[in-house]
Amino acid sequence: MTSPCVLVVDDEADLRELLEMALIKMGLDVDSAESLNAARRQLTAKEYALVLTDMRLPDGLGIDLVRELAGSSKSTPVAVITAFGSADNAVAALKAGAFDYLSKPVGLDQLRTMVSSALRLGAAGGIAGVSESARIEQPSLRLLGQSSAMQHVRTQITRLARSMAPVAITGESGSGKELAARDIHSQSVRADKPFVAVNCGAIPEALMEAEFFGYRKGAFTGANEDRDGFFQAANGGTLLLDEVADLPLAMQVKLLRAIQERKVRKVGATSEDPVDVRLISATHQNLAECVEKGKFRQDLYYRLNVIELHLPALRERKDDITLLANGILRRFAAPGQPIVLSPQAQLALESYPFPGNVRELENILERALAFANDGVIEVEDLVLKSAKPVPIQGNPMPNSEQALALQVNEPPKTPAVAPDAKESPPVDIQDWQTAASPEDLPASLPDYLDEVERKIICRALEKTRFNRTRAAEMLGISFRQLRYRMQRLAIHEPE
Ligand SMILES: Nc1ncnc2c1ncn2[C@@H]1O[C@H](COP(=O)(O)OP(=O)(O)OP(=O)(O)O)[C@@H](O)[C@H]1O
Repeated sequence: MTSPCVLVVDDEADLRELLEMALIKMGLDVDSAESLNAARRQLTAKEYALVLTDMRLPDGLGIDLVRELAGSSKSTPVAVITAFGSADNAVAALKAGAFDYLSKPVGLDQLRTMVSSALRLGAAGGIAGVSESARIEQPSLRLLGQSSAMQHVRTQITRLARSMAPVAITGESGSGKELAARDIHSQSVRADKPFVAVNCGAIPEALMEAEFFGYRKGAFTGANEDRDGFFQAANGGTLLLDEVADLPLAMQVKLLRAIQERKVRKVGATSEDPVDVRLISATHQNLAECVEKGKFRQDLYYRLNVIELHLPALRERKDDITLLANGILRRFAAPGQPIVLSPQAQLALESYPFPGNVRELENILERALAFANDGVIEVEDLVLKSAKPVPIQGNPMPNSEQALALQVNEPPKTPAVAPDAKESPPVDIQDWQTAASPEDLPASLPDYLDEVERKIICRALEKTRFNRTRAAEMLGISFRQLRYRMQRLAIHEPE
């Protein structure tokens, strides 16, 4: 059996030899070329498992080779070697379709990691001789939807899965960004390694560094043993930075460094450890605007946003609504008890704008199941936004709806009936003065603030009949932030 062959393109004899030796030690065959033109000739004559090219060559730039191969029917992965500190080149190469990049001086460990990934990509099928279209046919594993917009997303995912380039996933809350990230990971050569999703908005700032990079025993009070962070947990795999716009500026600096160096330092450690992590970020915010407002560092934005994947809102792909709804109902239904939508309910869903996207659809259907008779969901069971919310406390209501009343570990002292958010005062501060110290100050500010927060969240949940997507929207926070706050404040939906 012949070994896979790597083409090394570099005009510096020393570096070429170093690379050749390292690759031969890995059991690979190596050809080399000193210029772009020589590389082109060799690529025409032979199939390579990987091309490793320097950026600066006597007759042009390595990135030209990247573009040529990306635009050809060949699917040979190309990695570029960039000069020390030239982050711009690395980003440009990834954008042009490079599989990955290495910075000078080339670390042999990094070289080995990168080459192994590229060769696994070949083994997974498609490096040599398989056409682009054949690879694109590979279905997405989780994202349902047959609309042309979703088909386009799936095509992009399949392409993105074949590179190490950082991907920034944009789209409204609940549109499937995390699912898309999981699909990129599952279709990549990293599929058998961990996928770690981090909600950047849910980690207290003081713990962030330790959570991301881990810590050494004794680094701070309570650090009783060494612990890995998200980067180490995702080593070899993919790290999803969800709600990335919520990262505080101080953490953004540390993250940028980790991405550039591909190394992390545990809190309390003196040395850095290499990590091999593919980064995907997601946000429902406009990150470019956050950069303009000074809330997000431009350099980090630039590093994370190498390739953008946009998830269309559900209302922009109405064709998918019924298919998604049926998929969700199949998931929710008890075995042997199928649940279907009445034709009117189907129509109502198709004309609903879904501000909370697929998550809201899930929410609506989950709730509708409680009201459905004989396995059929009718329009009124959907309780779509235009329908008037039913008052929850203080007014008589049918028994089935009483089940929707809130259950909170420590119920608010006053009935939390909200006639209308616009009319009601934000929070009745008077309530809290009963628990206040003689100086008219709360006995504990954190407890006081928690109670205020609990009251507001409960009010939003009541108004939306416990639809967390809509409640989050009303409160101007993301679904995940609401979920996190509900967990923290022990607010539960009734059984
Ligand atoms: N195309 C789809 N097919 C099937 N399920 C989907 C699809 N898109 C989203 N979902 C489901 O909708 C819910 C929300 O999806 P996901 O968490 O991926 O959204 P998100 O865009 O990351 O949300 P957020 O911005 O709030 O983090 C999940 O339960 C997911 O399974």
